[in-house]
Amino acid sequence: MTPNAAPKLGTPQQVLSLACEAAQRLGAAGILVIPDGPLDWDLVPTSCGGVPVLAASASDRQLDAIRGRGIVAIEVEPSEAAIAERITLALIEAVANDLLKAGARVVVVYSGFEAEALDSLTVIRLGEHLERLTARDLRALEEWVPFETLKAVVDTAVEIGREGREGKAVGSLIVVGDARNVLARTRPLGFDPFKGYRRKERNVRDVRVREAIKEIAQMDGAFVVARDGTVEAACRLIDAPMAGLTLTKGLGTRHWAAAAITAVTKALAVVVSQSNGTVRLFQDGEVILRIAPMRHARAMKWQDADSEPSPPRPDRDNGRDRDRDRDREKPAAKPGEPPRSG
Ligand SMILES: Nc1ncnc2c1ncn2[C@@H]1O[C@H](COP(=O)(O)OP(=O)(O)OP(=O)(O)O)[C@@H](O)[C@H]1O
Repeated sequence: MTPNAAPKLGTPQQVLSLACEAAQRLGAAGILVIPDGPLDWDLVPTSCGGVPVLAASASDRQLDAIRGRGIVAIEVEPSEAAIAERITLALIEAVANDLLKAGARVVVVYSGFEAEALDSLTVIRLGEHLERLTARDLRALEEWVPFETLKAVVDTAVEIGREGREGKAVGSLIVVGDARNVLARTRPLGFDPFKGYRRKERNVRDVRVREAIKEIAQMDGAFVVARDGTVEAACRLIDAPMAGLTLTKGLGTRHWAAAAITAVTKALAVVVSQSNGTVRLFQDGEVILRIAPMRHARAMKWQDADSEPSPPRPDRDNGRDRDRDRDREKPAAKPGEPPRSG
């Protein structure tokens, strides 16, 4: 008898061939493979009828194997989170790196039931999961702060907002760029945990430094980060004038300090709200991007800041899609109205 050439039911090849078929029928923008454990990447095609295959892993060895096979690799942080969250985080990473576009349809193949087995397949439309998520927003600010530095800072902020520390919500303020002028408008609040380290030992592009920032975020004050990513100082009190600034009602002194320092310097400021984990990016005294925590998957969706009070400026808009009807915040405080504290 001729042996059956079709892959055995339940094998990775079979799920992958179903994914290929589904991706082509649905006009998907990609197939994302997320195995829970090692996989023989020779079994995975690099594309299916023109639909590219992407693979996410936290393991350096797996990532090398993925790249060696010619598959697009997505590097994710190691995580014990449920699969839904891990898929979301991998998709966020893919979109942030311009590998997939918000709104695209993606077929995801993953280990749903058994670790080390590719046994599940799902179709996700990114628009539903990850609206407003785009690296374009950060790239548009490259002139102010290099993309890699800003992305490292924003990612750290998003993680602080999502994870908190030891079960407690944590807020944070990170001022990035124009460090000399920023430092001149701040003073120490006490002990600076970064003092005494060499420059290359305190760069936000280094994952260990980002972990340290998450720990130190529990202390009062702001981080000051240079354009190249060096943490120049931590636990600084910002002393910049607030007169003439306008902010959404409900934002407290941390947010006002961010608005103030960006109004008088060429820095950007990234604020994590301790109250709800929302991350806001400030430029020129205004909120230009808001990243709200996604309730269910506990991942982030990036949103436009147009619900904040200031109208967009054409030079800033830079291709960002605006969706004026979603997620409006409360009306703005009047110019000069004192910030609430707490
Ligand atoms: N001028 C400032 N410079 C640096 N850090 C500041 C400044 N003002 C406030 N902060 C930081 O913000 C913290 C909390 O302030 P507050 O609760 O008023 O902020 P908020 O804007 O309401 O933000 P959250 O949503 O996190 O509560 C302070 O404990 C301090 O660490």
